[in-house]
Amino acid sequence: MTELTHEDHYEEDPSTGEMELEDRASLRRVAGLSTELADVTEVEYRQLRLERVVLVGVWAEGTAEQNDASLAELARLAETAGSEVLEGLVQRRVQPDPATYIGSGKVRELRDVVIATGADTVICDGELSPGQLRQLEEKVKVKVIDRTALILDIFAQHASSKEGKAQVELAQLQYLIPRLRGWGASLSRQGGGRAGGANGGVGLRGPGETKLETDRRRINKRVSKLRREIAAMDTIRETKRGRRVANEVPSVAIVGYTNAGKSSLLNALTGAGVLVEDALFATLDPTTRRAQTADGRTFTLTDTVGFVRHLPHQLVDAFRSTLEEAADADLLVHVVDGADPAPEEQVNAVREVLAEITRSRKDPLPPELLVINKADAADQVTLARLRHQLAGSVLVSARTGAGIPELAEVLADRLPRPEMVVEALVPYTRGELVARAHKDGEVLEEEHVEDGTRLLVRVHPDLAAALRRFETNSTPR
Ligand SMILES: Nc1nc2c(ncn2[C@@H]2O[C@H](COP(=O)(O)OP(=O)(O)OP(=O)(O)O)[C@@H](O)[C@H]2O)c(=O)[nH]1
Ligand SMILES: [Mg+2]
Repeated sequence: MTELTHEDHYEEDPSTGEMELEDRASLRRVAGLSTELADVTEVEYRQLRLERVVLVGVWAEGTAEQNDASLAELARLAETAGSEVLEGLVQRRVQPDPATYIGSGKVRELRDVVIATGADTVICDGELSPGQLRQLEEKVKVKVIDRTALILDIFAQHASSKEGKAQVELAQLQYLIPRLRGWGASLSRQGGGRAGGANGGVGLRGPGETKLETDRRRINKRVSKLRREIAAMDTIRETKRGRRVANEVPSVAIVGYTNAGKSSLLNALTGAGVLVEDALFATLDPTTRRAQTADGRTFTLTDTVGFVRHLPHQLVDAFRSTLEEAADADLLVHVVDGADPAPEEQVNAVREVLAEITRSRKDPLPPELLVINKADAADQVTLARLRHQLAGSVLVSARTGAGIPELAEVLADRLPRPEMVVEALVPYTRGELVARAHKDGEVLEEEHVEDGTRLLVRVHPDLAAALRRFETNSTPR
């Protein structure tokens, strides 16, 4: 029977510890309080402290169910960002309107809904061009944002480590830069004597042309600085990782769609108290825990940022180093929410993001172990279909613990094993070597004899070297 036991916290910086659930919820509430804006970058993002929102989608492809699911997910994202969803509208169109995303008739209807519900923000289910955002905003006369900005906003609210914050800010600035240009164009038209003057409505009361130039320069400077900082933090991570590799501790990365139950699974496997929340993107900072198999082999388990359909590419870029850490693991545990209406789409979305990360790398992705979670809540038909489609997957419930021992066994089995088998007689004065053999190797036989401990052990070369002088027999296998 294989059992994973929770050891100590591993390479945790206490200052980057995860925020308590309560703190985070309260953070969401107070987010609406806005102070004097110190920086143009804050203009865009403070205003995203959304309150009452109307959602709008364009149904250009896919089935009705898929489109409903997409809008339902947008609603969950909006709620995660702290807003109240009042209404959702979808327009069936061959493609989004190049000027206003939805067609002009629908824009009028949207305006009516906004007035009737008292909404202060419209969220579009896609990535809009700067021009679309501006024109739609002019017509509905409330703040309009897109899915990308919404996701960036959630990440900004959740990031707690220094690195996470820097990554999110970089992504936000990259999103902002082209939109700044959009404002610039609109402002110069206004400068050219068009009616309306400076009153372009919410979001258009941007800085003047000169200020815009300074802002752009300032933003570019900030982008370079963030890039440098992130690169430096990346080096630290590399060093840590290097240490782990040198110790030859196998690593497992838990990846999956947001809210699939990755953190719950980490907790179920190790007993760690990682934040679990019924919210999207509860986890932004990867957490690593040390765990052990029943036969005493140590490995690390890392919880990662969740993925989502259309994850903004700015975020993929900014989180690349974090995500690459997952790509460097010995094994990927891909968690799928079996209770979701369309788990296969989640699987595809996750694989797309993984593919995007690996495109620029020469190493292929580590082997993947699919884990279907929430077995307790999923319906039997879906589960039967999934098990059939996702061959080799393991079915668990992180909540009830069902299937966890079996998963632990599969994990232990799939972890890379030390490659040397050594037989040694270790004197009792060198007890630390026996301890190391248990911790880093796989003890096949152990016997206490008069002169010491006789070991038959599977170990990595460095430990094999340490055992060499006590060796009685050795074979590489
Ligand atoms: N019914 C049921 N709910 C579960 C199970 N595992 C997790 N959940 C719930 O699913 C929600 C999300 O769980 P998390 O562990 O935070 O999911 P995550 O994948 O880490 O999510 P993010 O970090 O936000 O991407 C929480 O409300 C959990 O209680 C399960 O096996 N069964
Ligand atoms: Mg999580």
